[in-house]
Amino acid sequence: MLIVEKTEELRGTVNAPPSKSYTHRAVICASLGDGISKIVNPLNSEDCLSSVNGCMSLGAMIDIESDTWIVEGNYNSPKTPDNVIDVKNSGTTLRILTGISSQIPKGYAILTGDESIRRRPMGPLLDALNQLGIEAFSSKMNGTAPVIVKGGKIENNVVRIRGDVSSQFITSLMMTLPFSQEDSEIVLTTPLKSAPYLDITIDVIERFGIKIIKDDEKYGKFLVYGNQRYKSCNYTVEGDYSSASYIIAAGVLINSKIIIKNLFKNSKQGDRRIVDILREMGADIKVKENRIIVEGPYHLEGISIDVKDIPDLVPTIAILGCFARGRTEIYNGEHVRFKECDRLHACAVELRKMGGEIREKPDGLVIEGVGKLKGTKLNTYGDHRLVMAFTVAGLLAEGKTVIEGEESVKVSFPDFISVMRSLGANLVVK
Ligand SMILES: O=C(O)C1=C[C@@H](OP(=O)(O)O)[C@@H](O)[C@H](O)C1
Ligand SMILES: C=C(OP(=O)(O)O)C(=O)O
Repeated sequence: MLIVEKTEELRGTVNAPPSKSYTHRAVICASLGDGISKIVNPLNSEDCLSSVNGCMSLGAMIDIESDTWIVEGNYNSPKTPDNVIDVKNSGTTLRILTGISSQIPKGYAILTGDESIRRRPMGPLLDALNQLGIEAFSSKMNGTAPVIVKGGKIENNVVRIRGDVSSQFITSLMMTLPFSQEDSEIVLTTPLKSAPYLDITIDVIERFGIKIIKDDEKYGKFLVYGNQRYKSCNYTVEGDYSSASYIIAAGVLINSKIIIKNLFKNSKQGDRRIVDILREMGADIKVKENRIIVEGPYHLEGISIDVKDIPDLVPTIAILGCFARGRTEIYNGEHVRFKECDRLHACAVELRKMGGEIREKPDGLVIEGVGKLKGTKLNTYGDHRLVMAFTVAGLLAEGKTVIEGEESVKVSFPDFISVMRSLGANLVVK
């Protein structure tokens, strides 16, 4: 367990950890590539290593060195895995590799993961693959993993899929359809959530030689050219705004001077919005070309926040709301319930234990700023983002906060505790 105590000051310069979303995509594209790729500054976290393992099962050779991964691709010919692919806790790996597995030459690929992953939705992606003539189904016939995918040729060239459950389904189709002989169209039947992640997908696959056209600005339709080949490429991963959001939030609420390096002003990451959200709440965060400077504390004002495109920021925003003056409203976040756990419910239940005033709505949270929280024991439901967000709450709370399940930070930010301690946070692992 992690013991968090009130912290009066945070100071120092740190590197943002490498982006999880970019690392997944870069290693998967490199694994399909036609030669050797180098991934520089990859995120060595458990989720990204799930993608590494899955890609190796599909025939890539990957040499893991601490700050570079050397990948020899399978030359656009994924092989039939020898064993089931265990993605552990990684939704991104499960979704993308389910699509890619349809391109094995014979037999079946079976993908599964931990208890949380086996509850997360897969139905719309399985249905989309079925529309393309691919046999793909849930072993329990309930739209969740384990999923079984038969290698086969893509036969149709229009696929219709809802956009409001997970953008990762669309990413998976975007990365799989280049294998089709024909050009394909992906048509969304409901408005897209988490749209910036598709821009990240397009950004990375283009670097590996794959072309996709966004047919309209509203993300309603995508054209994927057929008969394309992934090329090898050397790729450097930028820093992660979602992971940095915990450091930024702590810096804004506590007396601080923190410089976070390797975060780029023009990043395509949707979670870059944390800076604008905080500015709107009253904090003056400095954004340079490749780093962010936070000098707290600030008095924050509650605001209304549409989280349609930024689901991973919800736990961070929930904490900020508790310390802001007035009401903070989070809306358009139905999809936040389909993550490692139901994050809307978990934030409401756990922050109430600290004295927070939070009401759960079907699509979000209404948080009345109480200005202070009290330390207590918190459950994190095996969810890395809850550990990190609750740590920020604990740094401000009166008395000791005991966070259970802190080991889940290895999923996305393995050095979280040491980075926070290097800034002066009072954290002890027991
Ligand atoms: O594609 C990605 O890298 C991700 C997409 C988002 O999921 P959804 O598209 O399911 O909202 C996000 O929550 C997840 O952490 C990473
Ligand atoms: C939801 C997340 O990731 P994934 O979907 O890859 O499990 C996350 O990192 O918050």
